Amino acid sequence: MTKPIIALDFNTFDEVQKFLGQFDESLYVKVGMELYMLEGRNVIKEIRAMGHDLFLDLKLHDIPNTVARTMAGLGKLDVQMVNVHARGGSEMMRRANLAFKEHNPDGICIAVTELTSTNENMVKNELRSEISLEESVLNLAALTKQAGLDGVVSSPLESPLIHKKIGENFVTVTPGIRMSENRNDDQVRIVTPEHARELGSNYIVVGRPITQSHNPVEAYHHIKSLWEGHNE
Ligand SMILES: O=c1ccn([C@@H]2O[C@H](COP(=O)(O)O)[C@@H](O)[C@H]2O)c(=O)[nH]1
Repeated sequence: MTKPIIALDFNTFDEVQKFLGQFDESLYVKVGMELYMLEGRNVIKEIRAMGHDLFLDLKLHDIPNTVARTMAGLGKLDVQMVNVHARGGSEMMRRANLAFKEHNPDGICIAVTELTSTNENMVKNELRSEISLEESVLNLAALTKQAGLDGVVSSPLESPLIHKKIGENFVTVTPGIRMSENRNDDQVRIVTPEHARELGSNYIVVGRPITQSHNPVEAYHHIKSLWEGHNE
């Protein structure tokens, strides 16, 4: 069972150090655009030097050449996972994956399908999609697979369909994790940790329910035990 990935959505490395300093075990953490843009590559090196596994969640989305060259640079960072937006298209994804793996052959490269903050109404009326949200997730997941990537970011709600249609070994990395006592915040397609396990997600990503908790270590262990099925 993979560890829950903790989203380190902080502004400064100081805050990250204070947060991680509360734990006496190695974690799987996620650095997103907020921390990376404000603190840069050094924060990645520091967190890796502390012994934590790292998902660098920059959701790259640009023309193929720009993304491939950026991915080559990210490949030189010793991280476990990176991602792009599937809407960048198959050529962008194919080149991103190859460029990353040239430097980091064991790393996982995935693509974001529909964000977990997206709902059916947005897909239909804002993005003017002719297909449903679920069909769009599946379409983007199929494109991601064809481009040679390892898996996708989706809501856990879509994990069963992705595994059934695309393949059991195709990885689903799933944010949008909330327990009944948590606020939804800006998340829409939410699921509890135990439901995510039942739905077959390979990884869960959890931010505010842990980082904003009055006791982050306790919150992490509670979520981890629900995810691993120890509380039943
Ligand atoms: O579809 C997506 C893709 C990425 N995320 C990221 O996951 C975390 C979730 O944080 P919470 O505080 O648990 O909501 C955050 O870093 C997002 O950028 C996502 O939520 N949905």
